[in-house]
Amino acid sequence: MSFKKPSRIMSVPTTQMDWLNDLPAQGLSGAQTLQWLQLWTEQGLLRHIDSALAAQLLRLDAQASPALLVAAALLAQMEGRGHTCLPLADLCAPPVALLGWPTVAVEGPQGLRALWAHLPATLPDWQAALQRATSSKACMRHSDAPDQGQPLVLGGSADAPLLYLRRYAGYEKRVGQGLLQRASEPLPVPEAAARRWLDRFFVPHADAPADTDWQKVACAVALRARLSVITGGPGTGKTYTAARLLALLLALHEEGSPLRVALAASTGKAAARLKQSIDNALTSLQDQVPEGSGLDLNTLIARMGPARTLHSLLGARPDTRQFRHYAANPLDVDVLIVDEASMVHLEMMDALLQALPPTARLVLLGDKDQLASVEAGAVLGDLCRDAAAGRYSADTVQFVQAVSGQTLPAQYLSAGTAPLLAQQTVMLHHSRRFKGAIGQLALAVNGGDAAAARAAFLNPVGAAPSPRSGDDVAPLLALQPSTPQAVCTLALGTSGKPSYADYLHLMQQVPGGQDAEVHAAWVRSVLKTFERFRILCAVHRGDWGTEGLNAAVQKALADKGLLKVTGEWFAGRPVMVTRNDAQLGVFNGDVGVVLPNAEGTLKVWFLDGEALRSVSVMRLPHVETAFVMTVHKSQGSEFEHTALVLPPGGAEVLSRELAYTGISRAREQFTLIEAEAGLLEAAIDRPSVRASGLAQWWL
Ligand SMILES: Nc1ncnc2c1ncn2[C@@H]1O[C@H](COP(=O)(O)OP(=O)(O)OP(=O)(O)O)[C@@H](O)[C@H]1O
Repeated sequence: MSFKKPSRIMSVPTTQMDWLNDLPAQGLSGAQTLQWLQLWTEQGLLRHIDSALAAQLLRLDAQASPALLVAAALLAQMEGRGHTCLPLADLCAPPVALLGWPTVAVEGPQGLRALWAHLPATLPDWQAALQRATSSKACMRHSDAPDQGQPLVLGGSADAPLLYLRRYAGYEKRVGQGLLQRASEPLPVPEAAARRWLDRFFVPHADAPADTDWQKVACAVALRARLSVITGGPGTGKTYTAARLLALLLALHEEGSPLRVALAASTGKAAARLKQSIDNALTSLQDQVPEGSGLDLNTLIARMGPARTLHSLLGARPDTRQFRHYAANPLDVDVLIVDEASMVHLEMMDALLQALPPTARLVLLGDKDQLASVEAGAVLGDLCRDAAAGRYSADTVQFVQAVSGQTLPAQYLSAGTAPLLAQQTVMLHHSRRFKGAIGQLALAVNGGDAAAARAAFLNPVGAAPSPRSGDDVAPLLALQPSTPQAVCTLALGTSGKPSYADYLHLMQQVPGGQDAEVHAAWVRSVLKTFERFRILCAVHRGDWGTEGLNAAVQKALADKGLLKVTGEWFAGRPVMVTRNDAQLGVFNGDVGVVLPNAEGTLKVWFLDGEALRSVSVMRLPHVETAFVMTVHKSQGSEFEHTALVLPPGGAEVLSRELAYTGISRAREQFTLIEAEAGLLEAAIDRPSVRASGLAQWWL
């Protein structure tokens, strides 16, 4: 969850709020409440759309209560921070922690506590205050009442009431019902045949953990319903498992029409990685297919086509939230695999479920502990609430045993009720790629153990020699307290670690002549070298944000003679696309590098796996420089060396998920740059929880 720092705290002349000293016995009026909210907006504590929602309610109902207006403004504010609803229980006391406002805005005469003195103090009082609004029907309705266009919806349960913006109440209801339906309708499974194929596809070997083979379990449970979720940290084999699941589905597919499979992910980079991993896994799996079985995985690979971004798969159109594919024009698929599902927000999941034919299987892959998307909702997190605990029913245990031969350990069985979605969710526990010091650090951060995380920097396990230089290069390095200059030094290259100097040196070696293949090979190697290193940060603005750091790094590289900065477009400028353009085939988050084509004209080049494409710089108005990018935008990518920058005073933008996601982007080396001592600990101490009522659909 990202917290926006108030842009400014103005001291407001007390005369503007004179009526505060002079309140009648019955307390605040709606108009006075609105004035208070608008004051906070002027102070930069609320957004204009937050207080505008309260103003709209007051126009719809002149009797709207202060409680309703305040709840509405805070709900709008929380939606901007990634929450899909506002639990009324959070309003029983001034929501200081929730808002993260400075003390002056909380304690002052016009502050949060002063306003709260006029608001209900208990949950029943809040419920009663909002019930009155549902009776007048102008501003709010109950979630089970007909939608007459009211801006607010009161949902949740009697014990845990939740307030929604109308749009999010709609998304959540459709997504909750859609997922539940897909997970709960049982599909027939030819158990003996499935078991035979699974035994072929998962051959026990030395590297395998001795206990339950969760990958095999994941394939088994995915067979029995049209929804399955496979979660796990980096390198736990989510894609490896998904490839085997596809092979299994193909093996069990009845004769007739071919199995239609689509692959998608939230970003272009993640989509390209998914396709490459699935192709590689299926190609090597073909060796395990017995001769004469008729199972042809190579044809499956050929027919699958490229993996797409979700926007591209659904058919994004400019200037509208509507996609080309929806219920009346569904996708042409039998199986859809979505990778990096932690980045799928609620609105996108709604669009996806609308566009997916009811008969199709949906397989979600992702790391539940990574940052959720900037947009509201954390669907994978909601789906995976029980993933670590398992909470499997006796039926699931029996089914898994019959189909995969695996025994689910007792600690993963449900003692009481077994939530439906938990039966279709499997967490992979054993990472094959993410071991050593970086794995140890990520595990400590994810587990909330700040002392162990700091200790990982001091005594990193498995310090490995640099693959390039052969020198000992510490896999972990922490620089604190640090400066933006240290970020520039890192970009220029230090002690054998990958840096931006590498691709810029390569860039100088432009091949002579106009041989297209030679030129393409050069572009590929420059792009691949650029992809070995990345600097990630938490915010956009300021010296420690993408804006300040990109400018500083660019200047440092230019001062060293590695870049010739000539206007906006110059060779070597890395750019990130900030707006989807389906016609050009570029999507928000795609990263490319500006390089000349064989004729010397500057183009932006993108690499998807081995596939190279170029776009004229003139056709890409919506890009930003990408030496430094936010952790959010880096999801779905990995770099040999990743540097994570934590900004000063950044407590409200830092979170455990941000640190974990940043660290888990690093393959071999990770550098932490803290503007102040203790920022890593501050981040670890702030696990982010997104308010959502989605899980209530399947509990
Ligand atoms: N059961 C297994 N036996 C052998 N190798 C495996 C097994 N599971 C995974 N691997 C290997 O481990 C590596 C990581 O697997 P994979 O890429 O599927 O993980 P992932 O969870 O999808 O990773 P990411 O977090 O990057 O998406 C791959 O090289 C894969 O081939």
